[in-house]
Amino acid sequence: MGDDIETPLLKNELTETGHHTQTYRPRVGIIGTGNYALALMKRLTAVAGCDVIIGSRMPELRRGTFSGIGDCFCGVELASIRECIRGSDIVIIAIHREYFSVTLQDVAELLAGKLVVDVSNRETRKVGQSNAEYLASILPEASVVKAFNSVSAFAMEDISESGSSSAVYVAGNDPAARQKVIHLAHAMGFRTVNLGLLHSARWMEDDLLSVFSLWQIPVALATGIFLLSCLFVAYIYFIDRPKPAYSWEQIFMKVSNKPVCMTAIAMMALTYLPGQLASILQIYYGTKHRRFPKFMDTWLKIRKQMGLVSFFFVTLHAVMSVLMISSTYYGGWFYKRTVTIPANETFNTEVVLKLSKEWMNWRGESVCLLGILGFALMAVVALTSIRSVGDSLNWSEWRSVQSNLGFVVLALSTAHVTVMGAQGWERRGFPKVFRSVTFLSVLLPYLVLVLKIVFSLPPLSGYLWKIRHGWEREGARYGPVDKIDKGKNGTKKATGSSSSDNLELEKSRASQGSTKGNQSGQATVVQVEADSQDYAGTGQGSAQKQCSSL
Ligand SMILES: NC(=O)C1=CN([C@@H]2O[C@H](COP(=O)(O)OP(=O)(O)OC[C@H]3O[C@@H](n4cnc5c(N)ncnc54)[C@H](OP(=O)(O)O)[C@@H]3O)[C@@H](O)[C@H]2O)C=CC1
Ligand SMILES: [Fe+3]
Repeated sequence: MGDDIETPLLKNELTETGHHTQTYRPRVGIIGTGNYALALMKRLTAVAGCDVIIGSRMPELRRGTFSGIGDCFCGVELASIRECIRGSDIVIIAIHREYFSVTLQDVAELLAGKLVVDVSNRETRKVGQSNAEYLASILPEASVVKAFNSVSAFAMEDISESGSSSAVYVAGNDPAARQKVIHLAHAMGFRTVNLGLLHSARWMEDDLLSVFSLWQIPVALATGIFLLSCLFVAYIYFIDRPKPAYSWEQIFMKVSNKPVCMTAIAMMALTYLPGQLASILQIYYGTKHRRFPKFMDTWLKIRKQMGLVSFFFVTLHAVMSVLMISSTYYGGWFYKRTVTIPANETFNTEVVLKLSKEWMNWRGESVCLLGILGFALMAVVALTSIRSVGDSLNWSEWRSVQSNLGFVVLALSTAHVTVMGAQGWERRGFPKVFRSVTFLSVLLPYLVLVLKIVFSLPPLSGYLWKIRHGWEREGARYGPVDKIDKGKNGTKKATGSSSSDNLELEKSRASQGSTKGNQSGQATVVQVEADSQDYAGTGQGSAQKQCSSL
């Protein structure tokens, strides 16, 4: 957390045991009397033990809102904005951005030299200036620090452990001011992440506007694959035949289970494919110090979500299949019992009826076993993607589960589909085999598995190991050096997947995180390829490496 600066407002206190402790108890002014101001006030008084002055444009009118609060929360005062600023060491601006200028311009001179905390969020993403930078432009003489914006009013008020679990990100140009806010946040019961300069406020504000950002591509991809599979299944079973293969009544389960299965296994293969593509690129580049193309960076980063989307489809497929297991739905899995009815007066020939028995044959049993094993192990992989579960494993244990066990799951699932469909593939022959659901489903998984085997065996395994430990081939392909463009507004914009500012941010986030997750708890890659810590490139690659492999 960097800056080790003495904080003048640390107060020496004598504990019951006679020891001196240092507590940070500044007098905090809060401008605004809304939900967030109220929540901040409660935590500041109840947890941090600070004296609080609430500053309102209309203190008299707001007295009703705060009536009784003074009794429950000692040390709370309601005053005018001017009195609030004069009487406090730190001023928190708990008003909306639109009112910064109108409300604060008259008191700008009073705020000169003060530590001002901006907690505001924005409604929509904007390029350029953050709210905090805007506030700093209105109050050029104040030390503006951005903090607390990621904590909701609800969590701020909730002084239990769960309310205090959010991280408070802190950014500000003045290290001493930043450090004071960090102390204050600690005193309020939060853990903090020091994001450095005020410029980071752009990310702090933007990040909260992203809704399921890492899930968008996996969900869209799975939906696309599912729809295409539906079209394919509809074509081969209903359109391209003189008579449909199934009645319309089987559309709900028997038929729709096929695209579900295709989507599940395709997503599983796509989760592990980028790891193999990364190996190909590293061999081609002959160095690990080259940034991957942007799409690869993104793909590597969303593997956890891809894996979990696949798990959703696998679960769906498992439940649907189990409900349908019967000799009627899966005829090929069960023994055929032949019953011979002897000739009689009505029929003068023997009639042979083929009836299904309840016992499964080896195909049925092995398909089920492979499916059950794959599903159960995939559940283990998915479980360890939950941060609290993953945190109970050390790095190598976690990596083994996510990578090695993940590949075992892919192999079991591929075997499950292969055993299920192989007989049919033989019967159809080339090129009709391409009309088989099972055959098409296993093409991509086989490619991924073959690549995995090839890269795990000598000589390529050794070659990759060397590259990932820093060795570089003579004449390695470093690629174009990242250009730094001057954006229209004069800000620097890197042409690669991130700017250096983001890099600083990512690094900071990663370094503040647990061993396997970053602070936002999002970018942790679950289905991590064994070698993901080596997916380094320069720039964002390194940050990506940290985020995805930590
Ligand atoms: N609510 C939440 O969960 C969170 C809110 N925030 C941020 O905290 C800030 C405050 O949010 P919140 O408390 O919910 O908002 P509210 O609308 O509940 O309160 C805003 C307060 O701003 C004060 N104010 C000062 N000047 C003006 C003005 N010109 N016009 C209108 N009101 C003014 C008002 O107090 P008075 O009339 O007494 O002067 C009012 O009570 C926002 O920037 C928000 O983004 C951040 C994280 C979470
Ligand atoms: Fe299946």
